Amino acid sequence: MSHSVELAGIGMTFGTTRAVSDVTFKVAAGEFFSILGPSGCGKTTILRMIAGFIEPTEGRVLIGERDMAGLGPDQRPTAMIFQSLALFPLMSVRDNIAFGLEARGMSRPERRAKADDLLRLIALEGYGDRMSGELSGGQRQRVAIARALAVEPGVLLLDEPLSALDLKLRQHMRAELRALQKRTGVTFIYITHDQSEALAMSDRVAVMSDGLLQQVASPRALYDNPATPFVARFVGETNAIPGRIIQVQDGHARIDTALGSLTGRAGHGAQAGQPGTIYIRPEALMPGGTENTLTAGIERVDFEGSFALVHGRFDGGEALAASIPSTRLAEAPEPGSRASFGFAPGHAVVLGDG
Ligand SMILES: Nc1ncnc2c1ncn2[C@@H]1O[C@H](COP(=O)(O)OP(=O)(O)OP(=O)(O)O)[C@@H](O)[C@H]1O
Repeated sequence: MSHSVELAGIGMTFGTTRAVSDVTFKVAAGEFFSILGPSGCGKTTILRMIAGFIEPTEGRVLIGERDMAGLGPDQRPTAMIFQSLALFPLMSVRDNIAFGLEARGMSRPERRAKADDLLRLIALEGYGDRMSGELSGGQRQRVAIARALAVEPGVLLLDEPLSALDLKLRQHMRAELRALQKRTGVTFIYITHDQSEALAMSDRVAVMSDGLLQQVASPRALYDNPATPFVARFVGETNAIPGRIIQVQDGHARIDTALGSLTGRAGHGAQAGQPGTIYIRPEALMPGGTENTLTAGIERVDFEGSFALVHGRFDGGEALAASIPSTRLAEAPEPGSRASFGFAPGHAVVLGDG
């Protein structure tokens, strides 16, 4: 059975380091929930407080509506998977998966049957007798997950489990993990500093910075409607052009910038007369364009396969990043040239700087 996880105003101070401050959110039972943020923002500390390895200095952790205060990791319905896996290389895959079951008093045939069920679940049927040291990185990762699931946790806590894998395998494992989570219905809380990983897999994402919660939202909402300047810059690439907001009307905001007056959707804190910034996604900038036109000096065009990334500087000095689909590569400007780009107001957002 999967459980909900609620953090109510939790904080953690190590000596003089304030690692986490006043974090509140609720993860629904059966949800794939990610915590995203740069290194040192407090992600691992939150996971360790949920698992019971450390007690918060303030606030409460509730799992399945039950207050976990004073309960150690063994008394909580959670299992944790770490960045560096600790599979036993000279033990068979099946024994690795069944490792935690003996301590729970399960007989040998029961353990074997359970491990075989889990092997089917992770699509490694027939691999039970292999030594785990003979598996590929992605296969080992799946075995580690099966081992964690064997003890039937209500909540699985995953600490950057894909970070040691190469890009192709990481992308493949995203889909695998997502499918596995849906099949089992177990609540997953997944921490990562890789925003594309969080966006691709999660039902919802919590974005953290410096121990503070910035926003909790679906991947799409984070991308389209960032609640803070930090989220606008950290989630996805963006072009950020500062200025003064001059008008907010009908859901749109006009902002005066060093590059002229630009219009985008009015986002959080957009108020006429206040300093603000317009954020435009690279894919929203198109060569040419009639409304919202910006001119830039082109420095580099990086061909990435399905698209090309154009780098340069706007006339005001801000960095330009525009992605041009490969089908329109002929329109990409030449390095060293000057080029104009336009964007639709609906594809940019204006936030207050406060
Ligand atoms: N046991 C500890 N003692 C003292 N300070 C700690 C301890 N654990 C974490 N910190 C500090 O708390 C802050 C948050 O650390 P945490 O490991 O939670 O960050 P993170 O977001 O998981 O980073 P990373 O992605 O690098 O793992 C950091 O400043 C870290 O140095």
